[in-house]
Formats: sequence, C-alpha cells, structure tokens
Amino acid sequence: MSYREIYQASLDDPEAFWMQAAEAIDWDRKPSRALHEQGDNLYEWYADGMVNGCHNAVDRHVGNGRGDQAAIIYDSPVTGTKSSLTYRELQSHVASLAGALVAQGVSKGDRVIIYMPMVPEALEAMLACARIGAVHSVVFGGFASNELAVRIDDCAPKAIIAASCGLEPGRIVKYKPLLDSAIEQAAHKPDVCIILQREQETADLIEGRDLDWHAAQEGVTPADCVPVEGNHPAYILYTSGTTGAPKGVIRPTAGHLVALHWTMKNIYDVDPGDVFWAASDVGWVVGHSYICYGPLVHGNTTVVFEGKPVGTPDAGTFWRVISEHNVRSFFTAPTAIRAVKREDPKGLEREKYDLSCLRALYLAGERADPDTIEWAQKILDVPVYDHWWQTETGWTIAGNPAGCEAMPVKIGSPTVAMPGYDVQILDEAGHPVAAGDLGAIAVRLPLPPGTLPTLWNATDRFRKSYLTTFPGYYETGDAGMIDEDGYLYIMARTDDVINVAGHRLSTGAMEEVLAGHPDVAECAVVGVSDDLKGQAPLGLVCLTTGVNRPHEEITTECVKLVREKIGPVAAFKNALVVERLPKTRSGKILRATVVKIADNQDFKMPATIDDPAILDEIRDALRTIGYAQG
Ligand SMILES: CCC(=O)SCCNC(=O)CCNC(=O)[C@H](O)C(C)(C)COP(=O)(O)OP(=O)(O)OC[C@H]1O[C@@H](n2cnc3c(N)ncnc32)[C@H](O)[C@@H]1OP(=O)(O)O
Repeated sequence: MSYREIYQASLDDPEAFWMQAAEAIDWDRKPSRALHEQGDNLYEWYADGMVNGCHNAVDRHVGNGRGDQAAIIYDSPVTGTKSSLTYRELQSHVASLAGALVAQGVSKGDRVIIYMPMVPEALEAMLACARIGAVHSVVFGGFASNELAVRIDDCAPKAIIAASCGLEPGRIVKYKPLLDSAIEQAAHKPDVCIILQREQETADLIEGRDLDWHAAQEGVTPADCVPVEGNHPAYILYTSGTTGAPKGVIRPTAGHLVALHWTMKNIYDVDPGDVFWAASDVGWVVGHSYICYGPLVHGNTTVVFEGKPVGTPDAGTFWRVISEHNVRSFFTAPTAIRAVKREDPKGLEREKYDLSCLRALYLAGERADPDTIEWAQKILDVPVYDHWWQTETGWTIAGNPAGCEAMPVKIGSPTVAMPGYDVQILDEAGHPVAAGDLGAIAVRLPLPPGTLPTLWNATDRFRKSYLTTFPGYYETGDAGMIDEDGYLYIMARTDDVINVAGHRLSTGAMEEVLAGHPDVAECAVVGVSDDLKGQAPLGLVCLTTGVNRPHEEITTECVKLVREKIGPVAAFKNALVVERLPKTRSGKILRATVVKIADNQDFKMPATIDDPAILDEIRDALRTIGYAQG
C-alpha cells in the first residue's frame, strides 16, 4: 500500500486501522475495540485489553527464538566499556530487579522514579517497572535536585532507582547527593531507594532507606509479568510548559506498544534483528520510545551510548559506533550533527569507518537546519530524514514513511503526517487556512494510540494547555504551514518554550528562578539563536531600586542560580542588566521583539508598545555582550 492509502485508511476507519496494527503485539486479553471515547474530548485506546509492556519488549522474544540475540549493546567511550546483553540475559536481569521491587512492596500502579545515566541498568529499571505494572518516571540526569524534588512531589513515588553517578566529559556528576537533597526538599518521601554503585563513585547509603542494587536482588523471587489494562499508565514523563511547574505526560501502555511497533518498520525501516540506534538519553522521550521500548518491542537490538558526539574521544565516535555495531538506522538531534560538523567540517573522521551498514539518518528534537541536513547527506551518502514529534505524542506526528514508501525529501520539512494524525493549520479563529499559509499547527481529535490521554493529576491543565484554544483539536504549540503536496513545515513555537540542544526548556521556569534573586526586580528570559545549540537562553534583568553592586557580580550569581535550581541542562550562561523591559501598554513583555533585536532580524514596531525608546536601550545593552550586531 502507498503512504497515501495507509494514511487515508487511518483517518477513514481508525477503528479497523488500529485493531489491525494491534495484531503485532501479544495480548493477555485482546481488546474488544480500539477507541474508547470518554466524552468531553477525552479518548483512550484499547482500554479493555490486558497486556504487559515488558512481556512484549523482552519475554516474547525469548519465547520466539530471539533469546540469544543481543537486546542491548552498551558502548561507553567515557568509561572505556563495550558489552552486550542478550534478550535471555535481559529477561533474567529484569525479572530479578522486578522481584526486588516487589519485595520492597512496590506493586501495580505504584510510581517509581528512575534517576540514572546512560547505562543498560536504566533500561532494566524501566522494564522491571513495566513487568509489575509499576509506573516509572525517568528524570534526566542534567536536572538539579530542585527539579527532581518537584517531580517527587508530583508523582509521589514509592521507590526511587538511581545510580551513584553519571559521567560528563571531565567530571563525575554525583547523583546521590542530588537525590538526597531532592528527597529532603520534597514533602513526599519514598519508602526505598535502590542505588546502582558505579565503580567511578561509591555513594553513601542511608540506613533503613537505601539499598544497594545487587543486595536488593539477593534471594528475591524473580517477578512474572503482570497483565495491566490497555489504558494503564506505562510511565509519566515530565516536560516543560509555559510556567515553572513541569507537565507530567502520561503514556498509556497498550497504545504505545502498538504505535511504537508500527513505527519501527514503517518509519525507521528496520526488521527484527537489525541494530537500531537512537543517540539520545533515557531521560527524554526519544530515550523512552527509541532507546528502550520501540526497538525492543520490535525485536531489534538497541544501542545504549554513554558519550557525546565530540570529545569522547573525537568527532568520529558516532561513525565508529555505527560501523562497529552494524547500525542500520541512526537517530539523533541536529545539534549533535552540528557539533560533529563544527569539529570535523570535511568529514575526515567519517572516512575512517565502513558505514555500508547504515541505511538512513533520522533527525528530531529541534528544527533541522538545511546546512546540517545537506552536510550529513554529503558525508554519509544516505537519506537524511527530519521528523517532528513531541514528548506528548511519544512518536512521529510528521515524518518520512521510508519503510512503506520513501517520499522525496524536501529540505526544511519533516515530510508528511503519520497515520492517525489529522494535522491542520488553523488561523486565530480556529479555521483551516489555505495550503502555503502560516497558522497554528493543530491535530484533529482523537490523537492516535500512544499519545497522551491527559496529564498526571492535572486534567484541567491538560484541557487548558492543549484542548481549549481550538475546540475539537490538540494544540501542538508550534506554528507552521502545509504546502500543496501535503508537506508540513514547522516554523516557531507559539508559546514561551525554547529548544536548547534538543532540550525543551521553559523560559517561565528560568524567570521564576531569576525573580528569586534578591536584587532582581523584574526579568525576562528569551531564546536567542545559537549556531551550535539552535537556541540559547538569555536573561534580561532589571535591578531593584537602590541596588548598586557591580552588574557582573549580579549576572554571575544569576547564571549560578539557574544552574543550581534547574540544572546544567538549562545551558543558561548569559544574563544582562537592563534599565527597563520593553512592554505593551497592558504590561506584556515583548519577548519576541527582544529575540529579533538580539538576532539582528527585521521586526515591525509592535503597535501596542508602551515606549518605543526602550528598544534602542535594549539593542545597545545587547551589543555589549555580542548580540544585535550588524
Ligand atoms: C522528538 C521529541 C523530542 O524532542 S525528545 C528530545 C530530543 N532531544 C535529545 O535527544 C537531546 C539532544 N541533545 C543531546 O543529546 C546533547 O545536547 C548533545 C548534542 C549530545 C550535546 O551534549 P552536551 O555537550 O552535554 O550539551 P548539553 O547542552 O546537552 O548540556 C548542557 C550542560 O548539561 C550537562 N549535561 C548534559 N547531560 C547531562 C547529564 N545526563 N547529567 C548531568 N549533566 C548533563 C552538560 O555536561 C553541560 O554542562 P556544562 O554546562 O558544559 O557544564
């Protein structure tokens, strides 16, 4: 079938389409139907089926003759380790860890926070939760303890599984003190913490609360897979919103298994047994969908890479991993490719490796700029497919369905809508616009299986954030257009969320931190263009009357504060003291205008601006730190 036929079938008869796709996974009880309408624009998929995520990702492959196939390849240039784990070994490790969780009183529905670096044990922890129906919530290692505390209080975990440390180039990130501090800050306290001691750092364990990873598993009965309802949350993954409080995206079990399985062949064009590599982190949705669940549910070998695109040890690391492990499809963020290109513009490192195994490169997580795509096409000589999706959706909204029909690549477009996503471009009144016209990108409800049914403990926020602006649609928060051929183009966010190195960050959260500085009266954080990271946060701060300390001292403290409160991942390196912030007459800060000035782009004087002279002041101030040049 052609892409068009498949896509149309998914919209014409979603019930039939997704019941057929559901045949690809193992059910403890088949669902009687696919879509369950809850009323009031809320939907669930496969709600009356019974299924287990770990069985589908691990056990069934052992039963089907893949027991000796590598499930996980671990390649860690930062520790000098390479190893692999077969599906049979993975099953035994996961059943044992799941047994340890059960022994600690964790059962179906309980939440478990996972705070781990890129080691195979992180996947084992996720799968152990799935095995017993516990709901995991992985927290990215680059967040500070305060962010971890916020997540502990929101999802109230019974247990936390963490490692003693992560390894960033040139430094050991001690996770345990961050974890201890987060638990101290949080009102909710977990019953138990299971700690993986890494040889680079031995953490102090707190008697009565902390257990060593291996000791916790000694003498326990390996746990069997517990069937859960199709709509049972497999996990909660927090993502940035406009305000400081992160949103807990819920991933329903059955929908994500069915949808991810569908994508592995149809989008990523891998067959069971092939090696698939997503160079991301388990803390992000790409890590959930395409380091852990997707490849494993489909019977692929997944690569857990603990390193960076450059510096571990060089700009040839990606090509070495692809070549050594026979990677067929490779997925990473444009930032990572930009980092390699910056260090090795001629692609000399790539020449050292035989990459004949590689069929395509997939990019997502941020806008893929034409230079990066063209450079990757040239040095790799394989198709480079941009694709667009979100933490909320868990899988591709728009992509190139290379496994069923490779569409011509149009640079600048992530290609076409995937099955089940009725993508529309709407004007402010919510009416579809003509092809080629800009508007808000929205998806007609229901969203397909695997996407978020609501937010954890926050259905009102879910409605307000996604369902209210355009009734009957999911609001993506991105603006863009669809051309005459049905290709989608993503232009900009419609809110104050920025994307730094493929990390979605809330400027609101950074503003909350800056506002907490005793000398800051008012502030605004904007995302300015950055050659490497796509965007970089920049803070403008106005000081409280009477403060006369050196500005540099205050801005240095501001940078330190954001790193302490949000974490290094915010990459907040620039703050600037200004006299006044540009505002509309109603007091709204003109952030988009500040970005245009900083990036030296043309802009129209906002009609509602309170005092146009402030823009010149801002331009002058920005020039002092290297922005607004030209
Ligand atoms: C499609 C749906 C989605 O959008 S899901 C999200 C997809 N996004 C991604 O996969 C992320 C892609 N980006 C990356 O993988 C990284 O940014 C790459 C490209 C590898 C570069 O990494 P790096 O050089 O560390 O830069 P960065 O900007 O990520 O890091 C900023 C500071 O944070 C730190 N950091 C990073 N990770 C961790 C971690 N796990 N634990 C502790 N710290 C971490 C970095 O060391 C860096 O710190 P510093 O400021 O240099 O001191």
